[in-house]
Formats: sequence, C-alpha cells, structure tokens
Amino acid sequence: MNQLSIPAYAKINLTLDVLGKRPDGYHEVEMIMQSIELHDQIILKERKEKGIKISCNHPLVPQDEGNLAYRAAELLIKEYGIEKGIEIKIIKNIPVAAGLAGGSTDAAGVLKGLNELWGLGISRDELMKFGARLGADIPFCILGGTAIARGIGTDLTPISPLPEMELVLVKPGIDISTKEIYSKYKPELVKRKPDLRKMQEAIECRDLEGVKRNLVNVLEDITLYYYPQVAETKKIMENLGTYPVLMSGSGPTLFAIIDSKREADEYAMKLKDRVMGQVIRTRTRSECL
Ligand SMILES: C[C@](O)(CO)[C@H](O)COP(=O)(O)OP(=O)(O)OC[C@H]1O[C@@H](n2ccc(N)nc2=O)[C@H](O)[C@@H]1O
Ligand SMILES: Nc1ncnc2c1ncn2[C@@H]1O[C@H](COP(=O)(O)OP(=O)(O)OP(=O)(O)O)[C@@H](O)[C@H]1O
Repeated sequence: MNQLSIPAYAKINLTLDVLGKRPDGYHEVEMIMQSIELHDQIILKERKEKGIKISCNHPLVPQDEGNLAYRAAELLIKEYGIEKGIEIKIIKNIPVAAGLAGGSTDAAGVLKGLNELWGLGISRDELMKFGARLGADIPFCILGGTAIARGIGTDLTPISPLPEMELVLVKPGIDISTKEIYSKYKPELVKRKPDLRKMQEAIECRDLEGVKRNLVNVLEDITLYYYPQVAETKKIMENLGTYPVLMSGSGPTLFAIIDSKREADEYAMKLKDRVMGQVIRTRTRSECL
C-alpha cells in the first residue's frame, strides 16, 4: 500500500499591511511571507476502502471534516474522481491558533502529498489555486521560501531568499482567531505602516540590519491593543535582549530575529524562565520547495 511522510513548514510575516476591506468581508493585504524550519509531519497512507480517516496528536485540532487537511483531501478526491481512500496522520509541532499557519500548512502538505502519492500530475500553480479555495495562507504554504503576497494573500510573487536567520518564537498562553483580529482592524489603531519596497530591497541586498529595521505588522497593533498579555510578553522579550520582536500574522506568536545560534540559544533559555507561554527555537528556511 502506498505511503508518504512529508514535513509541513510554518510561516512568519516579515511585513503585513492591510490596504482595505472588500465587499465579501475579506481584507486586501500586502505582506512578505517567510517559511521557517518549525514543521508538522504529515503521514499519508492509502486505504482500499473509500473515505478519509484523520488523526492528530494535539487535543485542540479537529479529528474530522473540521480539519483543513481533511478538506484538502476531500477537494482532490472529488475533483479527480478518486476511488481510493486515505489515512492522514498529523504530528503537530506548530502551536495551534498562533499566527503561524499551522492548519494551512497541513492542508498544503496534503495537497502536495496526494498529488505525488496518486500521481495526479497537478502543476504547482494549479495546486495553489486549489489551496486558495480553502484558505488565504495555503498557496504560500505550497510555494514556501520568501514571497510577497497581495490580494487576500493568495497572489504571490517569490523574491530572493532571505539569508538564514536564527529565530526565537514565543506563543503566549492564549489562542487567537484570525477572523476576530481582522474584524477588529481599525486604521486608527495602527502606529506604523510597513515599507514593502524597503524590506524587499533589504532582503535582496542581504542587508540584515535593514531587514530588522523594517519588520512591521499592522495587525500587531490590533492584537496588542485587545490582548494586553501579548503586549506584556513583547515587552519582556524586548527588555531581555537587543533583538527586534514582531508578531506573526494575526498573532499571538511573537518572534525575535537573532544573528548567531549561540545568542539565540541563550536568549531562548532566559525567556523560558520569564514568559508565560511556549518558547520555540527555530530558524528561517531559505529554499523554495
Ligand atoms: C493573518 C494571515 O495569517 C497572514 O498571513 C492571513 O492573512 C490569514 O490567512 P488564513 O488564516 O489562511 O485566512 P482564512 O482562513 O482564509 O480566513 C479566516 C478569516 O480571516 C479573515 N481574513 C483572512 C484573510 C484576509 N486577507 N482578510 C480577512 O479578512 C476573514 O474574516 C476570514 O473569514
Ligand atoms: N490541521 C490543523 N491544525 C491546526 N488547527 C486546525 C487544523 N485544522 C483545523 N484547525 C482549526 O483551525 C483553527 C486555527 O488554527 P491554526 O493553527 O491554523 O491557526 P493560525 O496558525 O493562527 O492560522 P493562520 O496563521 O493561517 O491565520 C484551530 O483553532 C483549529 O480548530
């Protein structure tokens, strides 16, 4: 019986701007997205019997059709009239409801994995279009690397890879829904808008200081305003080091960018004693998949 095991990488947003609201309620965004090494593992096993079986080792992740990875498999099975069944096992390492695209990357992994397992021959662009039908972050999770995202986040332009950078992530002990943060978005709450062109230039010139200077996410102002414990965690992170700290996506995960492995290890150790929440040591992931 055919079987496949693939990593599904998380993302962070190096910049995130909201340009406006569309009639369908979604927001027009402009952002630079970056894959990171932190990943879930997706194990796909073909079954003789039709249907989708899904399991995950995390108690908060749905183990039925509520799982985005389930919906990704269902979409391909319907579109391609597949007669076989599939068992999906997700080993969760990415914090849930964290702003790291955990569910989206699992769905992306299933789309890529089933395309390979069943030899469907779907092009990457076509696979990204399937992904966009399920969620705004999924096309980027299929593409990987470093990319500018526009529209609702699904119009992607790959840019030159960011040099590998060390990261320390802190997921404060609360879960935040993306929908809630977008619904609370108000331009009056935004303190600083990102400069996409400057960030792109810094990435392309491998100017690490420029990258650090241009880390801006307008949703951070919204989440910090409504969730003081996230603002408090950010303060602790900033006071414990000289590293820039930014929230990823709609939060609440915060990340610090650090030059050396040793400094990052030390910083993570210090944070473990001082913050309420999960501390994760990882790094950016430069190559496109
Ligand atoms: C915050 C980010 O993670 C940054 O990468 C994304 O913009 C969110 O992507 P996502 O979680 O895949 O989003 P979806 O699952 O498609 O949408 C969840 C909810 O977020 C809101 N949403 C999402 C994307 C977007 N451009 N505008 C929105 O207003 C919508 O209310 C939507 O119902
Ligand atoms: N495979 C999955 N992994 C995690 N959560 C899932 C999955 N499928 C569905 N969900 C549901 O989606 C909700 C959001 O979880 P997820 O980890 O994807 O959020 P997120 O990282 O904030 O997403 P994003 O950064 O794309 O906005 C969870 O509360 C969970 O109920």
